[in-house]
Formats: sequence, C-alpha cells, structure tokens
Amino acid sequence: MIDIRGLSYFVAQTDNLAEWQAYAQDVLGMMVTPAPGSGLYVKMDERPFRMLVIEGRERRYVASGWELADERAFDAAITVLEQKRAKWEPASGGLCEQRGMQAIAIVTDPSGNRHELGWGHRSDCLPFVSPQGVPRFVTGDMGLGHTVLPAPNFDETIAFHRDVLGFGVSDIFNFRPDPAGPAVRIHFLHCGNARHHSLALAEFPVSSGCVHAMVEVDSMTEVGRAHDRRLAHGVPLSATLGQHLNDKMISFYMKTPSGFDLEYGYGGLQVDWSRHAAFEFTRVSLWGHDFSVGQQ
Ligand SMILES: Cc1ccc(O)c(O)c1CC[C@@H]1C(=O)CC[C@]2(C)C(=O)CC[C@@H]12
Ligand SMILES: [Fe+2]
Repeated sequence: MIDIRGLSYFVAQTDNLAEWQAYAQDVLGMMVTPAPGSGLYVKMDERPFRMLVIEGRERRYVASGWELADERAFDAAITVLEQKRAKWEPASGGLCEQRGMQAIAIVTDPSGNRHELGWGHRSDCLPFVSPQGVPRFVTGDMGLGHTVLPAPNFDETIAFHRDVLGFGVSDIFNFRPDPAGPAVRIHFLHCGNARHHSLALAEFPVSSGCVHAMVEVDSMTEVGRAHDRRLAHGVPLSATLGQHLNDKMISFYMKTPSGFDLEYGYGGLQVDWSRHAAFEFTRVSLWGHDFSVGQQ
C-alpha cells in the first residue's frame, strides 16, 4: 500500500503572476519569493513553499503534491504503481528542482487530475513571518490543508485513490443541487495524518481543475481578519462563513486568481483513525456556508 503522509504542496497556473503575489501577501497573509527558474513560491510555514504558482495562458490548478516519508516509501510506492498497472512517469531533474523534492513520480487519476508523489522536501527552515501578522497556519505533519478535485469519472477515480494511492474514506456526502433531482457524490478521504480530509473527490467536472483548496489558521480571529482583507481587496466571496458538519471546520470561501476557490478555516477536526467509522452526512454545514453568493 502507498503510504501518503499528507498534502505537501499544490501547483497553480496564471497569466498574471503579480496578481497572485498581491493575493498571497495582502489577502492570504503569506510570503512570496521567486521560485527557481520561474514562477512564485508561496510560503505559509517553515518550508520554502506550499503553493507554487507558475505562468501560463490558462488560469487553472495544475497538480497536487503528495508527501512520502522517505526513499524507501517512494520505492515501495513505485512497486505498487507497477503491480496495479498504473501509468506513472518520473519527473525530470528540472521539475524536482523547482518542486524542491529528491524524486517525484507523476500519476494522472481516471478523471485527469495530476498527482505528484514525492519524497525529501528541501527546506532552509526559515521562519514564517506573515506580512499581515498571521501567527501561524496549521500545517506540519498534517500537510498544507486539503484539496477538492473534480471526479466526473467517479467510481474509477475513487477506486484509484483508495486501492492504488492508499487513501481511506472519512465520510461521504450525496449532494443534491436540486432537492428533487439526482445526487452528485462527494467523498472525503484521509491519508497518514490526523486531518479529517486531505482530499475530497466531487462527481462533477470543474473547468479550473479544482473545486477548492483549504488552508487552516489556529484562531477564529484570523479567519475574521482574512475575511476583512478579502473585502478590502475586492476578492469575490464564494460561500459565506459557516461550519461544516463532518470536520467541524469554521470557514469562508473566496476566489483565487487561478479560477478555483480557496477555503480559509479554523478548528478542523483531528481524527484517531483507529477509532473512526465512516458515515454519510446529509447537510453541508451545521450553520452558514451560503454557496449561492458565489453564483451572483
Ligand atoms: C461538505 C463539505 C465538508 C467539508 C469541507 O471542507 C467542504 O469543503 C465541504 C463542501 C464541499 C462542496 C464544495 O466545496 C463546492 C460547492 C459544494 C458542492 C456545494 O454547493 C455544497 C457542498 C460544496
Ligand atoms: Fe473544504
């Protein structure tokens, strides 16, 4: 079984790096440095980056970077990919250099999402000093947060993530955009850390390549302060403040310059997986999270 430790980083693309730089610094409260070669490193903890923004014509999500413990775990992952006859490709030296990893195996899931499995992140451990005074983001061994990816080819995509990549199902939601109409499935998946979900798969296509990515702060005050900055900088709101039923996260959603949403939250559940039983929940949130604001 592949033993993924957490969401290490994601890669987003834009035709306007300056816009992403201002968004990261002024709204998210994160640090920005040039990435090796080209692009931007967005830093939110002691690692050099957790988001890599590259330049390209389309504004979109490019890839999810998943962390393996060490070279032995990486070799074991390759063995599993071979055994399960999953197509994979080694990343070039240049790509590993830009991602700051020792080695990366690139896989594409059955819905076309790109995943980079890597080991040995490079770090100078320089402290995170937020330009907006955000004390800290909740990362460490729980990874950068979570990502929600489109999975129109749902059954095969879930099977790939469970049986090949080794994710476990945390819980499931059957979303009915029209209460009388058919449900679209959203499954929440965990890996080798306590975060309730590092990945969710949603049974619909998304042109930007991602439904949303989530970052977590350690106080409600910081969610409120981020919301003030969103408003001050005119960033469109995608869902109002609310609290999820499954992971108890209190969050709001806003647009990123790459076309997908970013969830900015506090208080996500940390789970002891040996005691957890997966369940189906029937409401998005305990309170709030009006997604209709994003449609206006
Ligand atoms: C339901 C849920 C639980 C925990 C989360 O971190 C989380 O993001 C969600 C919401 C998932 C989902 C979404 O992100 C896009 C818009 C969706 C499809 C809705 O309109 C309701 C559920 C939403
Ligand atoms: Fe989320």
